[in-house]
Amino acid sequence: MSQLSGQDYMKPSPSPTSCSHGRRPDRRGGRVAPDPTRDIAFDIVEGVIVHRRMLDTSLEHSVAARTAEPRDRAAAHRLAATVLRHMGTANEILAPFLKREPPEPVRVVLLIGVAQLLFLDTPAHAAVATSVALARRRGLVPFAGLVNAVLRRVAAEGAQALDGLDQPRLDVPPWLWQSWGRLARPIASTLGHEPPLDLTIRPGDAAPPGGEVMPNGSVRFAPGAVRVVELPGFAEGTFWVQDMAASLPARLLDVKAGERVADLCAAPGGKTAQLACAGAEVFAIEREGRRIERLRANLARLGLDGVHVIQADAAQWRPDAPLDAILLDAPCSATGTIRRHPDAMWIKRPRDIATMTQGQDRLLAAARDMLRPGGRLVYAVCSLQPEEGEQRAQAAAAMGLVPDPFTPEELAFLPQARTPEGWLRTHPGMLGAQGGMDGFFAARFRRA
Ligand SMILES: C[S@@+](CC[C@H](N)C(=O)[O-])C[C@H]1O[C@@H](n2cnc3c(N)ncnc32)[C@H](O)[C@@H]1O
Repeated sequence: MSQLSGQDYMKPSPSPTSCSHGRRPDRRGGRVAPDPTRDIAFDIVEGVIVHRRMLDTSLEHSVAARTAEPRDRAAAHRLAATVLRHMGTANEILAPFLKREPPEPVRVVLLIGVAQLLFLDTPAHAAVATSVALARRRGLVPFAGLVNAVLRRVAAEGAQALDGLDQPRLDVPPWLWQSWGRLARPIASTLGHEPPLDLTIRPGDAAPPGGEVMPNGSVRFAPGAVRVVELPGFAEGTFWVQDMAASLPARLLDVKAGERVADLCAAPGGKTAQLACAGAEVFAIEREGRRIERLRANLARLGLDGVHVIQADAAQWRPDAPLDAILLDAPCSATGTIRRHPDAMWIKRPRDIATMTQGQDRLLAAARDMLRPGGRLVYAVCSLQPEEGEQRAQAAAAMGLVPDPFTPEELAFLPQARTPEGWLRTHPGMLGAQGGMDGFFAARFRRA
């Protein structure tokens, strides 16, 4: 991996670092105790930043995760997500202690150490010792001393160094920050925290106790406060998990009982469920086989057996008669959900956005052709990127779809989300004191 020794990477310390509880690394290079949480976290973070794989895919690739207890997998997921949420800041903290760029796996170990020292409640001695052990298990024995020395310095000096850093700015890749314009700081200021859990309650059913009712009717629980499957009503299908912002596009389609409606990109089915609960005859179109399974299972739990679930490419599929209304929740960069999926920030590139917009335009044109004259379309994306939101609404109008702006009355519960054009734009800083919400864009049209 390198002809240099670990010491060649470390800047000399101005004074010997004292860390009274820091254990000396095991210099024998012998067996170290298993630690599935950190092994899996290493696989995830390496998968994201080295191989540019999404967090969930990296977790699937992790050999250590295959035999791990669910508790260890969950802890690893949380540790890896913490690294990814604070990665810019953690790299800035490490910079003064490193003379040269360490090999990527060593940086991953250091980042996991910094996350535990500065952003989780791990005692310093445990964060340092487990990181040194992780380096050894990963075949990085020559770097164990470097990991020990650097993390001991972070333990001693890191918290103070944090005070001087613009963390929101550091923790967002510059191209994304720029793309968000004046919303960049309000958005980025929320990204250091886990988001809350929102439930949509099936009409007529009681909400599980203990949640906060949000202005749109979603019921919110603090991060980590409850386990969804243990909440009363889960098995009976009285609610489903759906961020409050994600519940708005289907609501704004305003379907009536008996209308024929398509949900063109349906899985896992939160919006399909809303349309079906409103009494519409729903055609749920989904291209991916595995996601169809999930969609079916979710609808079955909610007792919504009347939905027509169809595996097809929505750009090709056509109904046998024109539709009254369509929800197009188009595939997108998903930058609106980076509170839940911080990996996306480090995987997406500007060119991915251009690829997505081409697919969005194909789906918009297909949706237009499926509607009866006067039929309604809500186009939505869980994206913060104007190319996928505002600019696609302009593209839809250029395709002959007639804008049908959301009225102030329809958005009276969240007036700040209504744009001057009458579109919906939410972002994680909105209702920030109550836990914020995902970033969504939605616009409504009619077929002429
Ligand atoms: C943003 S997610 C939809 C979320 C869903 N509407 C909900 O609320 O639960 C996009 C979905 O569209 C599916 N998809 C992507 N391209 C598609 C296409 N051309 N036709 C049908 N489904 C597609 C993806 O597999 C994915 O499940």
